[in-house]
Amino acid sequence: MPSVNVSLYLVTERSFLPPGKSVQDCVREAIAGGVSIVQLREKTATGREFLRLARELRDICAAANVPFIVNDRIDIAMAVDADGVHIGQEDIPLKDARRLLGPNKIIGVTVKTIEQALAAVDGGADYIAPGVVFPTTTKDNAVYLGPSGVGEIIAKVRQHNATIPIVTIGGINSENVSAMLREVEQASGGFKLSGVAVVSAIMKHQDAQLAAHALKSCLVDNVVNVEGTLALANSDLVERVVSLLQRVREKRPFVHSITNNVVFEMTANIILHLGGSPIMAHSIDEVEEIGNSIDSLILNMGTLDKFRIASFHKAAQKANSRNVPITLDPIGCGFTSLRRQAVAELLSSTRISIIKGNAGEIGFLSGSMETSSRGADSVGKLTDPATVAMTVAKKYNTTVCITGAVDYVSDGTRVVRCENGNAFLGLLTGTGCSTTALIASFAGVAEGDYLAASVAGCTVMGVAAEMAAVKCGAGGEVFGPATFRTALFDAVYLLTAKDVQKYARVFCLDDK
Ligand SMILES: Nc1ncnc2c1ncn2[C@@H]1O[C@H](COP(=O)(O)OP(=O)(O)OP(=O)(O)O)[C@@H](O)[C@H]1O
Ligand SMILES: Cc1ncsc1CCO
Repeated sequence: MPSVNVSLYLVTERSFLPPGKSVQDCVREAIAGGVSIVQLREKTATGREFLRLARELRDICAAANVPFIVNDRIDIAMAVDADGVHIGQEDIPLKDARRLLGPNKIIGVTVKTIEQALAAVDGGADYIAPGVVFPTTTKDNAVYLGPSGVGEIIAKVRQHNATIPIVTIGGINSENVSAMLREVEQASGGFKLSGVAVVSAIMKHQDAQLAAHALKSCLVDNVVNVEGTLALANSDLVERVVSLLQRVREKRPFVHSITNNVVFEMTANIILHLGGSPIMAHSIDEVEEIGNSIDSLILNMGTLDKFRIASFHKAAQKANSRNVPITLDPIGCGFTSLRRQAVAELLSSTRISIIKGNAGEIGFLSGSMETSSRGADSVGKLTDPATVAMTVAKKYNTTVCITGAVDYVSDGTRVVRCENGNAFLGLLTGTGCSTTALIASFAGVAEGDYLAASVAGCTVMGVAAEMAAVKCGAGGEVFGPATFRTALFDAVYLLTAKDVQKYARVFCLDDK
């Protein structure tokens, strides 16, 4: 079982929700705000209600690549194929839970004493939760440990096991979290918690995304992600995105798209709204001439035919001769023989700066059998997208971006994980092509730093989507994918450096 990221752990409690708000919406927003793991806790629901809710939350979490845990009910966890369960000292014992769930599911255990903590570690728990740290309304009669009690447990556990994630719970909110984390670290002799679990601090908020984000920003430097990386956005990368955004708006890069018929208008507008200057043209009779003055070229294989392929080659030759960056969107490149042949020829005869595809497309280029394409859509899941991105980047000597609920960018040496986004993006055709258009606009001003350009494209799309999604729900103006699209394009236009600094979640995976 890979180490689980418990840095910001949401435990649900429906009674805290503001009137009219669903737990599903709250969880979606909380994930957009940076929650890294979600636990469904239901004390009053019938078995059937519990099951239905578990199934819905599992899907929401799976779409965002966030582990979904069920409190106490192993039967429900098994029925919905949750990522794991969380058990307390009065629930089914760890040994039995493990026997039922097998080795590949996450089991977390609440512990109140050092003895219970060590027993859980020895018994094979995937994380432990010493608590409660402060008095809380969700657990009326719980004895609270205080930061010093939690720190003592951490100290003993770390002598015994260096890596098991340790997360604490109980009355934590954005006001007390920073001081609590420091006190725990002091009391443990210098060991940091791996994360904090919260209930009301997110559930009771009208804007769960902002509540989660506020908590997450308090974790920076105070929480260790046991995978070895700090649980914080890489600030150098965020600043690079900010400076690329400013440069696009100052320099207005001229971006030539040879793209598909579905996204013509969308592509031109997203480039314009970001601050670039678009030209949409695919006739073989003019692409070379257009190439004299462009700053960036997009080759998008969406609606492919022999004429477009010929134009790709002519435009690419010109771009290569002027060192103009080319961004390739190899839509459905494994789907038909026309596409397979076209992508192979392009990659062997031209220098492509960036390849941006979904898991099906980049999986095909890597030779993976885990994914495939159904037309423009991706089917299946890559178990290790970071390594696939790196492999394809090395293979074609380029920068690769794999989009999905989480995006991965690699230049063959480094891998960056871009976490921003919203599930609405998956419901709107052409958002991948729009991300490509953003990336290409940034590439036009990036002076060769195509890793940063790709991270900027993914991050701008993701942050804009999160800002647009805030307008969903009661009193909002986003009702579905169509109104979301309008809000998304406005959000790209309105996006400020401050928004990027506040919301960007980009992580350099140094150990890759
Ligand atoms: N479930 C999701 N949650 C958050 N963001 C998402 C989700 N699905 C996609 N995205 C984002 O949406 C954008 C498009 O990614 P996607 O992988 O859907 O591209 P695509 O399949 O090439 O799209 P298309 O072919 O429709 O243009 C990316 O910026 C990605 O980060
Ligand atoms: C749906 C579709 N088919 C070819 S291109 C395209 C748009 C998204 O890539």
